[in-house]
Amino acid sequence: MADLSLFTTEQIAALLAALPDPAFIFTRSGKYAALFGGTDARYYHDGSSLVGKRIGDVLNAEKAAWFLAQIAVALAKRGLHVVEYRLDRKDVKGLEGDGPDDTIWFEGRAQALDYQVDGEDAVLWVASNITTSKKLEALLRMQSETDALTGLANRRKLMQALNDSHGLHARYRTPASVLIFDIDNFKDINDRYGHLSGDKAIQVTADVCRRELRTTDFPARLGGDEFVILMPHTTWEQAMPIAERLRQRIADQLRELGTLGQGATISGGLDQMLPGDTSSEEVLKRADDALYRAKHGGRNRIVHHGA
Ligand SMILES: Nc1nc2c(ncn2[C@@H]2O[C@H](COP(=O)(O)OP(=O)(O)OP(=O)(O)O)[C@@H](O)[C@H]2O)c(=O)[nH]1
Repeated sequence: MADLSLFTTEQIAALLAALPDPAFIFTRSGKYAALFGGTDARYYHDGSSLVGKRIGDVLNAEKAAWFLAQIAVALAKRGLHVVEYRLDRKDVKGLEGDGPDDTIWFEGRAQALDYQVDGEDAVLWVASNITTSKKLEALLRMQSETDALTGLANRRKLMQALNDSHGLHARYRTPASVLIFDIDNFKDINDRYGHLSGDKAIQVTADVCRRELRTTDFPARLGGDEFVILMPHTTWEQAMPIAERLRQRIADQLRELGTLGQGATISGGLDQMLPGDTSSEEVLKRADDALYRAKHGGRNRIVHHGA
């Protein structure tokens, strides 16, 4: 604890005013009782006009209610309550209209005060702008879940989605089907037409998946020329015509590409999650077994595991 006798009252006021992050005093009922600091103009607008207003005057009902709830939590804890939140244009009254997407992320550190302000319980709320690190975090997350060549989900993201689907299936018996497919004789395509043509074939295949599937379906590139489509809320009987359509459209597009001679086809294996499955790996394994049979049955076909 600082020796306050070293400072005059004016100096203490100047110190508070110099704090780079804004420090609000919020009362329990949501009044901006005071504001100290916020001098770092890279991150903060001048908030002095807020003092005396209520949170509900400044923010829309939903966000204001959230703030009031957090203030109540900090007061109940009688200590520090740390939260992350975002403020969008739509959250701020008077800014609801069109405009640049200037979402700002904050870390709020709310500390209950052990005395009343303006006749009410109150908290000190230090708001730190964490937008840069939030954006970086989102970018890194996106990159760690995305296949660079196709922009589809990668194996890691697929496994998460499969696990989520398996959880829903295990609990509610929600059906889900899995198609695994790869491009037939892809090694020959690479050898004959070059690796870049091979890459293009993979990209075109991914484009067809994006175009042809429902938004709730989940296409992913497992690696190499192998793709997996997770179809939530879909039995294998419902998934089969979708898989067949995909097989035909991909073959059409790879032929139209014109750089692969006669073009190329795909083979796929299909199955749905079953009540006895203890993990999402099991349906993937069954679909992979069916793919193996599709290859050995002559390629350019979709095989259901139970067939
Ligand atoms: N162009 C390109 N080729 C890749 C990529 N990843 C893997 N490959 C190649 O894709 C080929 C995959 O071949 P396989 O799946 O083993 O077999 P296939 O020739 O497709 O034969 P079948 O699957 O039995 O029809 C290998 O030659 C890999 O080197 C990639 O990102 N781009």
